[in-house]
Amino acid sequence: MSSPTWVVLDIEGTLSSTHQVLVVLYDYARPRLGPWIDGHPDDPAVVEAVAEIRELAGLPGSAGTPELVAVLHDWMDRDQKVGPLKALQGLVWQQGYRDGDLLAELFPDVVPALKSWHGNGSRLAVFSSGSVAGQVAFFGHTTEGDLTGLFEHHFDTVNAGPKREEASYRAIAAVLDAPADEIVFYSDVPAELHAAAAAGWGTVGVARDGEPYGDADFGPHRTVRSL
Ligand SMILES: CSCCC(=O)C(=O)COP(=O)(O)O
Ligand SMILES: [Mg+2]
Repeated sequence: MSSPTWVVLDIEGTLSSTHQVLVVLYDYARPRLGPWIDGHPDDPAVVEAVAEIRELAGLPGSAGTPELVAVLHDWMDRDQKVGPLKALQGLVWQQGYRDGDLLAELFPDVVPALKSWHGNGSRLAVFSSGSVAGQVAFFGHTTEGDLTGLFEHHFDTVNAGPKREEASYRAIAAVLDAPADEIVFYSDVPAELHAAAAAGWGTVGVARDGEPYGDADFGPHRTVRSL
């Protein structure tokens, strides 16, 4: 089989462990979200996120930072990948990577695979629920160095759309300016692969030992246990 033109990759469960995201990164963000909101009242990204939290949670305009943070923590506890949460987490993580508090860990097979694909002429992009700012900071500060040069595009639920909707994959294909059958998506979540396949993309399920979807039913999707 010849290499696809584009390889598009999910992060959590595919390139990096669920523990790395839901424990390491979430625990880092949890106590810092409130101070971040209070410390950046004029940042348009924060203003927008706060307005969205109020709207989505039905909070009154009088609700202060503690109420906003309670909503954010509840979303995190239930792993709801909600836009304003991902935006604020991304800003906190960006600072954490910049300050040297955080260092991203990838599964051991990931960097060799990325470099091999890249070296063979495939073009790489990321599609994750994590915000683009968070993604770029993550790949810029890994235990194996700055990997940002490997990726030509980063997509999230803001610039592409929800990961379980076909329209998001059509939107990404339009930006990549590539026919659907020249794009392959790697993810640990079958519902995301179903949406990509509905858009005509090639799909690969990544069923890693010890990960939440390690024993999932990937149905028609080609499945691997590592990259
Ligand atoms: C710094 S990237 C963090 C990734 C993240 O926040 C996340 O929710 C991962 O979701 P994915 O869509 O990659 O499974
Ligand atoms: Mg995932």
